[in-house]
Amino acid sequence: MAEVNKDLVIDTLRKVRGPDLEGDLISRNMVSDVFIADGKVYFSISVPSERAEELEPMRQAAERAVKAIPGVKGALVTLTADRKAGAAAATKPATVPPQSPGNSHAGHSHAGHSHAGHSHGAQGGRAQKAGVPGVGAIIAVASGKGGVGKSTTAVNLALGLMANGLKVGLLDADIYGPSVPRLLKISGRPKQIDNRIIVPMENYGLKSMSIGYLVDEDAAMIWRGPMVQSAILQMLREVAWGELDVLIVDMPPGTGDAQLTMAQQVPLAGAVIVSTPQDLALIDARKGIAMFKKVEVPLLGIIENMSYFLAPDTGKRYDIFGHGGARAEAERIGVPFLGEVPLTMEIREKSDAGTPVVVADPDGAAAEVYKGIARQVWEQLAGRRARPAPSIVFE
Ligand SMILES: Nc1ncnc2c1ncn2[C@@H]1O[C@H](COP(=O)(O)OP(=O)(O)OP(=O)(O)O)[C@@H](O)[C@H]1O
Repeated sequence: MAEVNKDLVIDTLRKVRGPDLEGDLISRNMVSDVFIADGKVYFSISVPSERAEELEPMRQAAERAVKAIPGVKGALVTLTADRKAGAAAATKPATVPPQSPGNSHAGHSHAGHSHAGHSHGAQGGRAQKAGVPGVGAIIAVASGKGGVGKSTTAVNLALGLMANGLKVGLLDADIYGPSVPRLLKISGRPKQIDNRIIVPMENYGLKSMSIGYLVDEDAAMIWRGPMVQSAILQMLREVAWGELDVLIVDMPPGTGDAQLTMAQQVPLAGAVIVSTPQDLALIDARKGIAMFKKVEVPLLGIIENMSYFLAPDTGKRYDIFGHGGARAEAERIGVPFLGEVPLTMEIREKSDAGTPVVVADPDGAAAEVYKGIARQVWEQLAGRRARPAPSIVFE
């Protein structure tokens, strides 16, 4: 089969119309450098940020056109904000005011009171937010929109915390598109105790719970608001988690009612927001941040995913996706920046094979990145606790 090359991709993109059907993506100079690795094509298209939603079909058209090139195994096309055109949007005040260092949320968060004694239930916390017996801190991993790599990040973060010596569990709260069974290569049904309490599934030493363990993936399930909530709360409370330092919750993508209710009903010690570097994703990330602020969940920080592209052959770094946006935005709005994860074939392929990179190649560069982020998360959490964190020695 013919080798895919950049020229072929560029020629194809000459056939994709630009906004307002004027010219094409190439003549209008909207396409970033094009990268090809293992037959997969990566590039971004810059658009005025205020037109992002409207131009989504153009992004899809470009992705489709490139995928149709013989020999192309996949394409990842993202929209990135054209800074000049998007200047008006970019200067809008942040939705979220800077977080003051003396933020006292930790005082009434679950983590603030429960770890040391492994308190059972809600004593000392807010009455309506019953905790999970034995679980020290519950941390939500969220994103303002789908497809930013939230689940991949949540799984590797959980394993990264484990690699740092903590007892960790993972709850897949994405009822509509559970990806944890696949990411952890777990199949089969969990056992139940007394027909009620579910024993979490375990792989790589990580206990996990997902709706995917309970229903068939292809079962056409139509979930409605109240069902989603009760399913999540059941997976949280009616599961024999045992003693855990941290339970990571892979939240559903977006900031709708389901997410809000979840944030209101579960005693979250903190939230981590996953964003891609594009300004557009950051606008979505800000919605996520605003949501947690609204329900007084402390923000542990932002992780920038697919931050830069690491060429598999040379190991050279390319900042094709407007890298650095998340760090700058985090600094601007006073939210800690937890780290950046590169876009690599290794992360994708290991995830897709159900062997997350932190366990597949524990001493590799990608695993180190996740372990470092895990330390940052733990430190942020410790910093917000009323009591000192248990003494975990990081390396
Ligand atoms: N750093 C990365 N490098 C390469 N591929 C990545 C990286 N992070 C995630 N991916 C890939 O991107 C795709 C989307 O990731 P994932 O399913 O984790 O996203 P998500 O935000 O949870 O998606 P959704 O919101 O749709 O559930 C997957 O194929 C995953 O392997």
